[in-house]
Amino acid sequence: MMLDEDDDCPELVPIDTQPGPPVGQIPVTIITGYLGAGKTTLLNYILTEQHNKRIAVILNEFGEGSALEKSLAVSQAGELYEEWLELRNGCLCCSVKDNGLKAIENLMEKKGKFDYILLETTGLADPGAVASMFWVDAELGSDIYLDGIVTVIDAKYGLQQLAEEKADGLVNEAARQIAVADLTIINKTDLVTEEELKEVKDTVRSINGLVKIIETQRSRVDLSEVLDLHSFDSKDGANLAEKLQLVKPTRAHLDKSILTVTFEIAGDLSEDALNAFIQDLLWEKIFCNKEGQPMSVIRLKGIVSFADKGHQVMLQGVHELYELNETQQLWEENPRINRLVFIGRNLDKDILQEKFVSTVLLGSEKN
Ligand SMILES: Nc1nc2c(ncn2[C@@H]2O[C@H](COP(=O)(O)OP(=O)(O)OP(=O)(O)O)[C@@H](O)[C@H]2O)c(=O)[nH]1
Ligand SMILES: [Zn+2]
Repeated sequence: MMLDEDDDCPELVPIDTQPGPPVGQIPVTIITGYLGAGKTTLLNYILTEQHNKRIAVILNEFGEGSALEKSLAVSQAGELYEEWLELRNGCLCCSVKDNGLKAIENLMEKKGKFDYILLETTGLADPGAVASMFWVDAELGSDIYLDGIVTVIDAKYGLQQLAEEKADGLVNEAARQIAVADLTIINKTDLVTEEELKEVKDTVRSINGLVKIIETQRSRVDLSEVLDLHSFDSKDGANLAEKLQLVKPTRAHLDKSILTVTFEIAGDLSEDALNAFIQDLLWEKIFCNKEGQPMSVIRLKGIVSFADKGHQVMLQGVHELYELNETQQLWEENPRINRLVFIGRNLDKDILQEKFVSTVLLGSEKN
């Protein structure tokens, strides 16, 4: 895990080269989505479904209504603390005000009582920032791992929310939530026509060329589609390689600025040069598009080849953090093709690819 030193200066941790999902750690899935999209409905549904997991759910909720919200309590000093509610099926639930990290820390003291954590963010949260907190919080890092980011979208109001103009330089939160997602759930399909639904789908796809899209009413999903996605670990090395081949670059659609860019380059890369390239892109933000606007990456994925490694290496990035992990997948006789997918703002494929080839690829002019 690597981190921009400009932030709170947490310790830099060496890149983890263990293949496969973390052993003995508890998965966390972040449930995000714009105000009222159906996040709490999804969590309530998951809590009441039949499954063999003991799930701990952290709700970000202030509204009235759900009985689950009673777990939110205010101490005499006025600060909020959470109380865990144990449900009949063995699940745990609590409701919090902030980003939920504290609640997870408290929850970890109840280790053994649950085996999965679902965290709802507020509708306006930047899930990328929440996700990256798990990577930096060393204390939590050994106990939990981020399994995936699920974004719930309102089929009826989603397009309107995506079209909301933000002040200069700010990204529309709804678009950012889609950009960072591993899975999107287009909910409230009962409220729209086929054509309206298709437009929402096309728009989601135009922002994120990688994401899986499912449609629901009342957030009723097959649990296996939401849990254990392994979006960030290298267990899925082979799957990711296949998936990346299918990614189509997208064209700016509603939110004019966020889109997906992808390219394939055959050959081996210099590991140092790749780190420098990613850091220039994510931290220094020195790359600009043809209009001179700085490129800003929200999500990054890739499979890359290093000359001295027989295994494929997976690249994962969210926000300003990224990881390179060796997968269990050998290149063997497969041609060594680096595949990269960038989701973000002001991205220009030609400029990115040119820079990548001239600085990161071994055997090109500079190397
Ligand atoms: N018609 C319709 N209404 C739905 C559906 N799913 C959820 N709702 C309603 O939409 C409202 C908002 O749902 P929530 O689950 O609270 O949404 P949320 O994303 O948690 O909302 P916030 O936490 O306030 O951002 C509730 O009144 C739900 O009953 C659906 O598929 N169709
Ligand atoms: Zn909610």
